[in-house]
Amino acid sequence: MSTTTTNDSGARRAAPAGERLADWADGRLGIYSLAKSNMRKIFPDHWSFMLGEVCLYSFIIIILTGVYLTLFFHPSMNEVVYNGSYVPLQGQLMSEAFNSTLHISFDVRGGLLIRQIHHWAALIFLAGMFVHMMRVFFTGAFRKPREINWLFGFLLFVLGMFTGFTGYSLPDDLLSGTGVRFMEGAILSVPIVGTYISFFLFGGEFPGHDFVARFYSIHILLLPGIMLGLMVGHLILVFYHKHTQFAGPGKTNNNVVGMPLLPVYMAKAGGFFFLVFGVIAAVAAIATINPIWAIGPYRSDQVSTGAQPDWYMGFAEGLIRAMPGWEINIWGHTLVLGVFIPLVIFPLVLAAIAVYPFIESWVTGDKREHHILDRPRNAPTRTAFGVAWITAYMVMLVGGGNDLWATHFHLSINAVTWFVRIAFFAGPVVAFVATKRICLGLQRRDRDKVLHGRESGIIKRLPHGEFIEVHEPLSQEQLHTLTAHEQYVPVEIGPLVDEHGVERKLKGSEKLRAKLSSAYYGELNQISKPTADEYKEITSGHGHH
Ligand code: HEM
Ligand code: HEM
Repeated sequence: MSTTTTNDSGARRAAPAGERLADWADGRLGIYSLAKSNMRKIFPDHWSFMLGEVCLYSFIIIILTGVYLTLFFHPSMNEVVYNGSYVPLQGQLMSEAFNSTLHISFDVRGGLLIRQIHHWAALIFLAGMFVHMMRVFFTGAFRKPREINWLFGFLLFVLGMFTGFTGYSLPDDLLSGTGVRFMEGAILSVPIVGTYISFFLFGGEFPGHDFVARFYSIHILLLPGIMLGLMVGHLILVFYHKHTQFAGPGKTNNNVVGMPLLPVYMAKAGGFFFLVFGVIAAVAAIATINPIWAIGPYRSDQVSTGAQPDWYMGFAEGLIRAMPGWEINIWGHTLVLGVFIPLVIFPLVLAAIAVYPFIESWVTGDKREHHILDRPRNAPTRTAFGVAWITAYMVMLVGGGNDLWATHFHLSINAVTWFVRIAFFAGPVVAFVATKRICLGLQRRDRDKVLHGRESGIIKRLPHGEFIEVHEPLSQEQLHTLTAHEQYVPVEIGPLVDEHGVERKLKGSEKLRAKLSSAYYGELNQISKPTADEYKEITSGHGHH
């Protein structure tokens, strides 16, 4: 025994330093078995799966640049006189927060670039999340078992919006101060508790002396901390559930076809990180964002024209701008409905997309696991709902910039506002109907392609004079992809009499479910896909169509 031990440790000593270090870590952390079970994990490939990575990398860039900014930013509202190197503002009174952001922009080495990277990365982070969320939505990747991960993701999106808002409020410039004022107005519109919340948040009358310091802790600690936790959970769940894949030959609900995490995806991911960083840095180096020196310090008696929030908050701004300025008086208290109603609609619109997975699984009665993604056209009602939601969101984004639309396109601001009011209700309905029709049309085209082949555009003249277009048959792979989707049967109302033959009282929810289910999968709501028999009959009979 003792000889073996000596030999073993002798051999170990001769091993390369890296291996010895890995052995040391394995003895304490069990990294070998961990790596063995995870590093060869298979990851399917599709360009849209990079969107989650864009979110991850832009978040890392935000943290790296954010930490640099904390070294120079002073989260204080104490008034100081500016005497930095930006001449037009010299001698002006401003808060330390604004002063230090000017200092970062003009006097700290690389400061302006880092500030711009931080801001651009935030914009791209939220855009990345939006598009990633849509990819997950339109392909049905949120279905069982991924509903919790959908909610984790949704929370990340909402928290990201508020982290961005608290971030761009920090410099205390005239634009961001106007945004904070907007938020104060929204809080004040809440009946009974609004005033208390506002006083609590701002430490008294707006703007007070506290909000920058408070927003600062929320911005750099509280929200990013929660987001980091959620993100780790999100990625662990992606790993645990394994990634979904698009239908294709050999791909089933029980396997994952793709490349291993190590070395293929690690190498790709590493490269992609630098690509994302490079693109954001290039944009930040070229395009000015938030030039606070041109906007000036915040003063509560001033507002600049053309004031716009960052894009992800534009939707909330639009809701307020489009709403008529209604006010009512109850028992001597004014209720500002013009602000309060948008404040209520804002979370409702967001919640509609958050709870959608649960509504869909209730309507379809489908409780099975899904690891194969849907092509959006094969789920017309879901796709139509998604497009309707995006339409409402985009209409309100236009509403948030009604002044800019009016000035840029020489329109009347009232006309733009009225357009937004009408389009908020009509737009989603039109989008829903049109999308559904387009999806069904595409399903019909798929059916046609399977049965009759692809139109080649080649016209042939037959010996007896007839002209025909040659249809090329599809490959087996294409045939598989176009026919792999499942077709559901709508959920029906159960028996109308109970086990004793007595007429049963139908529940409203049962009726609603049957109605919705037939709207999803009933006649005229999906095109029946070709059966193997139909295919054989058509393809065996004649050579052309
Ligand atoms: C900080 C933000 C986020 C990060 C870093 C992130 C990261 C990722 C990554 C890397 C993947 C795997 C690759 C891919 O499918 O793209 C993924 C998948 C997923 N994400 Fe996100 N995500 C974020 C936000 C969101 C949001 C806003 C949602 C939806 C509301 C969401 C829902 C999902 C779901 C359901 C999956 C599993 C998809 C599948 O397996 O096909 N994520 N996420
Ligand atoms: C999802 C996370 C985050 C988002 C979306 C975000 C977004 C922003 C935005 C849009 C600004 C305004 C930048 C400007 O034009 O001046 C800002 C400022 C700032 N952020 Fe962040 N940030 C995030 C996380 C962080 C973290 C983790 C830190 C620190 C560790 C940080 C530190 C700062 C500081 C110090 C400022 C003020 C300086 C300045 O305005 O230039 N941020 N943030």
